Amino acid sequence: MRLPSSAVEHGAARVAVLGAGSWGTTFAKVLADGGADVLIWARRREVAHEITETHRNSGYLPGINLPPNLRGHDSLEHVLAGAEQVYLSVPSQSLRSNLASIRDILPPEVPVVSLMKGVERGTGLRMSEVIEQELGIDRDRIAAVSGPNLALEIAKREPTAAVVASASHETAVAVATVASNDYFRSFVNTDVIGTEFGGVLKNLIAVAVGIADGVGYGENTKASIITRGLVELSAFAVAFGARPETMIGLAGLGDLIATCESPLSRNNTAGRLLGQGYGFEQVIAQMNQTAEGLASVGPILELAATRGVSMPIVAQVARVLEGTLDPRELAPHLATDSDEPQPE
Ligand SMILES: NC(=O)c1ccc[n+]([C@@H]2O[C@H](COP(=O)([O-])OP(=O)(O)OC[C@H]3O[C@@H](n4cnc5c(N)ncnc54)[C@H](O)[C@@H]3O)[C@@H](O)[C@H]2O)c1
Ligand SMILES: O=P(O)(O)OC[C@H](O)CO
Repeated sequence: MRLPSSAVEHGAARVAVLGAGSWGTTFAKVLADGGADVLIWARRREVAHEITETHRNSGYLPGINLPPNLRGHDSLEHVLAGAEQVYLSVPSQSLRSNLASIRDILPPEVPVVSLMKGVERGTGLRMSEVIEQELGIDRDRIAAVSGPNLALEIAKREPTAAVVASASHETAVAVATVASNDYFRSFVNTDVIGTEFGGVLKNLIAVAVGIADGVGYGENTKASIITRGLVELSAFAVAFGARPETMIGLAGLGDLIATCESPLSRNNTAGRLLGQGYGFEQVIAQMNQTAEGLASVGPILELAATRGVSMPIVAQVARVLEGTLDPRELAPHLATDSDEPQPE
C-alpha cells in the first residue's frame, strides 16, 4: 500500500473528501490546515463553486473562511483523480449508493476513511463494513475517524482530539499524520469496532438527553442518562468485539460528553424537539442537517437483541420516536427486564 505520510514529508498530500456538508467541509479544512492539498466533492455545483470561489460553505458553516488549498468540485472523477487518501462524509444511509459511483474510479491502494457515525438500516453494518463490502477492498486500507468533534467548533479552530482506527496500524498512522494540525490532534488505535460503535451509540444517548432537556428535566436526569448510557453503549460494543478501554476513550466517553452537552449537536437538538412534544415527522421537517441517531435506533436494537444486550435507554428513545412513550416518562433508571434493584 502507498503510505501517504511519505507524501507529507516530500510535499503536500493530495486528498479527496466526498460530501460537503458540515462535517465533510470541516474535516476538509482540518486536512487543508494541516498542509494537504484538498479537493472536496459537493453534490450541488453551486456549493462546490462557492467553496472554490469565495472560500465559504455558507449553508453549512456560516461565517467560516476556508483556506485556499481547499477547493470544491461536483465531479467525482475530478476529485478522485490523483488522490492519495479518500475521506467519506455523506449520510450513512446514502453511503452504499455513493460507493457504487466511485468503485471504478477509486485510485488503487489508497486508504479510504469513514468520517461517518451511523449504521446501515436493513443490514446493521458499520460504515467500514459497508465500504469493505461495496468497494471489495482489503480492510487494511480502511480507517474510521471518531471523537468529540462538533463541526462548528473545529471549523473555528477550537482545539480538539480524535482517534483514527484501522485494522492496520500503518494505515491509521498514515491517515492520522495527514489529519492533524495545530488545533486538531489525531490519535490512533486498531479497534475499529469500538471506535465506530462509540460514534453511533453516543448519538442515541444524546437523543435521550435532548428529550430530557426538552421535557424540562435538570442536570441530575441528564447526568444519570449519560452515565447509564455509557454502561449501555459499552456493554453493546464489547458484546460485538470492541475493547472496553475504547469506550472510555475519545470515541466513547469523549464523544458522549460532547454530544450530550452541546446544543450544536443535531442528535441532541432532535431529542429536545421530541421532548418539547414534536412528533417524529415534525422533527425531521425541522432538521436541515443529518441527525444519524434517528436512523440508527432500529438497527442498533436489532443487533442488541442478537447478542442479548439490554439497552433500556435506547429502547425508550425508540418508543418516544414511534410515539408509544410520553417523553416525560423517559427515565434513566428504568430497566427493560426487571424492576428489581440492579447492580450498577
Ligand atoms: N457535523 C458534525 O459535527 C459531525 C462530526 C463528526 C461526524 N459527523 C458525521 O458525519 C456524517 C456526515 O454528517 P454531516 O454533519 O456532514 O451532515 P450534513 O447534513 O451537514 O451534510 C450531509 C452532506 O451529504 C450530502 N448528501 C445528502 N444526501 C446525500 C446522498 N444521498 N448522496 C450524497 N450526498 C448526500 C448533503 O448534500 C450534505 O452535503 C454523519 O455520519 C455524521 O454523524 C458529523
Ligand atoms: O451533531 P451531531 O449530533 O451529529 O454530533 C456531531 C459529532 O458527532 C460530535 O462528535
